[in-house]
Amino acid sequence: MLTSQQIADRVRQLGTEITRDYRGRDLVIIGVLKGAAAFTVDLARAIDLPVVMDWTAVSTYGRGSTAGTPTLLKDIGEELAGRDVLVVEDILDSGATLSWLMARLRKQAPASVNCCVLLRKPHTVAKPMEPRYVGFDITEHWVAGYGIDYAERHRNLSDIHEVRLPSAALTASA
Ligand SMILES: O=P(O)(O)OC[C@H]1O[C@H](OP(=O)(O)OP(=O)(O)O)[C@H](O)[C@@H]1O
Ligand code: HPA
Repeated sequence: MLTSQQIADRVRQLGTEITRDYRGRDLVIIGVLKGAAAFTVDLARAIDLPVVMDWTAVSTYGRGSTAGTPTLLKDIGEELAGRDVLVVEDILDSGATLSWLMARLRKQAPASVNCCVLLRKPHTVAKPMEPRYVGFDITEHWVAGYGIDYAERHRNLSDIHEVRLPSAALTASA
């Protein structure tokens, strides 16, 4: 669906935009594990600023393709009060994960909290979320690769692929 070259080109553009927007600010980038690991590292290298990187781990889908309640598996270590925070996510699907995480981070009173998502499914977003940066808008189909999984597999693929879900899983995620 998206080749590694297309992804790399878009990541470079996003890095240039973020560099321009955050010059002179105290930027903390928070990558959301596991799905955003590859994207966060590539994006950070495309940003020409002395950023601080931190990580959180949140699980909403477990091993399947049906959303549950977001669960915090690993918290950040940085203090965010008064700083500019950019959450980096692989995919915005229902919006459950990002809306939950952003609300949690805002409690630390950062100067600003924005997010950068590589993929957005505009037709499935249930929570009103306006990411400041979006790599690609895609259809509602399940995707995997470039850090993104199907049942914990395929994160190591360089390209992003559409996954044909078994019909039971399709029904469950519809
Ligand atoms: O917009 P939503 O419907 O909340 O879906 C997006 C979230 O789902 C996936 O995470 P998952 O829970 O599968 O954990 P993972 O990052 O470890 O794969 C993905 O990485 C996002 O964090
Ligand atoms: O399409 C997807 N692929 C992998 N993980 C996901 N989490 C929400 N949507 C997706």
